[in-house]
Amino acid sequence: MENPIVKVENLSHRYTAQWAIRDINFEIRDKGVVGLLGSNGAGKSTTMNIICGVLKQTKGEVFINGINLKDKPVEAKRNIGFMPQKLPLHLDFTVEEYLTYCADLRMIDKHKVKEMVGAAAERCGVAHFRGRLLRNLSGGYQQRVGIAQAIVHNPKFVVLDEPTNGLDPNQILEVRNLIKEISQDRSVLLSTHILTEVQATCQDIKMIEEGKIVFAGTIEMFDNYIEPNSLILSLDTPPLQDELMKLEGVKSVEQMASYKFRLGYDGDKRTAQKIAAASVNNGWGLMEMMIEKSSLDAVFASLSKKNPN
Ligand SMILES: Nc1ncnc2c1ncn2[C@@H]1O[C@H](COP(=O)(O)OP(=O)(O)OP(=O)(O)O)[C@@H](O)[C@H]1O
Repeated sequence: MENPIVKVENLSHRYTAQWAIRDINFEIRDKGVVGLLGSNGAGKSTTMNIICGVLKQTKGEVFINGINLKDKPVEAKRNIGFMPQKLPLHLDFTVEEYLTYCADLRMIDKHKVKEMVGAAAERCGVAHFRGRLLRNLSGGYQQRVGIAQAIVHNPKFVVLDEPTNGLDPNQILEVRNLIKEISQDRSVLLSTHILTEVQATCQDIKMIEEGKIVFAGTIEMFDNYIEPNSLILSLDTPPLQDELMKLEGVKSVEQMASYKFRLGYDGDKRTAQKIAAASVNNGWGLMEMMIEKSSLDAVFASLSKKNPN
């Protein structure tokens, strides 16, 4: 079987006596966007910095495309692109000068620099600004240049730290689309605090709390992490509230409008089915029944409180 693009084994790091991250294990597949979530101080930056080869871990291993980052850092880093939260832009460079400078740092073959800079600029939608000084670009376009420098050497794995920070809503949409676009043929690890961003961009999620992984799975699994236990019921000719309360498995009834109720129930699917059947059999005129799912914020809050030890 092919190597996963990233494999992290028992990764641990301490800056002082306290462990910042402890025994982290995960793999990242070769395409798509993975969201890295966690509260402030959870260990996201520490993990990302180690995976990008910016910080050397206290213990454990990181393999990038099967190459041990600690043993062969130069070779491993050819596969990695990184856009830190604070963009490392030289504002007095033009877009082309800056990307060329980054291509040199990435040790791209001299004959290929122009072509690869052109391709990255084109892909990130900044080619028409190639002669413009970075300081004269809007925040959204500076962010695009930040992404272009991360992919200039065509790495298989890109790490983006809070890529939409400080952008306006239109710029956010554009950058999200760009991230999705570049993840078509590479893997992107995206750190963010914004859960709508995760929902809009990521297929997979890793969540860290107190230096440990508390969740690793698909966005659907994250979304369904909390079993629903309430539903909204709209009835054309509703019975008295007491009648609804008597239904098997129903724990609470809240009237939201003359025809609309929120029913707390035991979470059993069969209870929901029985509520639907009772509404039909009793002629209550069932118009709508909708299971209420927990929001991503509620899932995040619940996982944050989970004891990772
Ligand atoms: N250079 C450092 N020296 C000492 N402790 C540090 C250092 N950097 C981070 N830490 C500690 O390590 C832990 C993990 O921090 P880290 O920055 O990785 O978290 P984070 O999830 O990225 O947080 P944030 O979302 O606030 O950026 C925290 O307890 C933090 O205080």
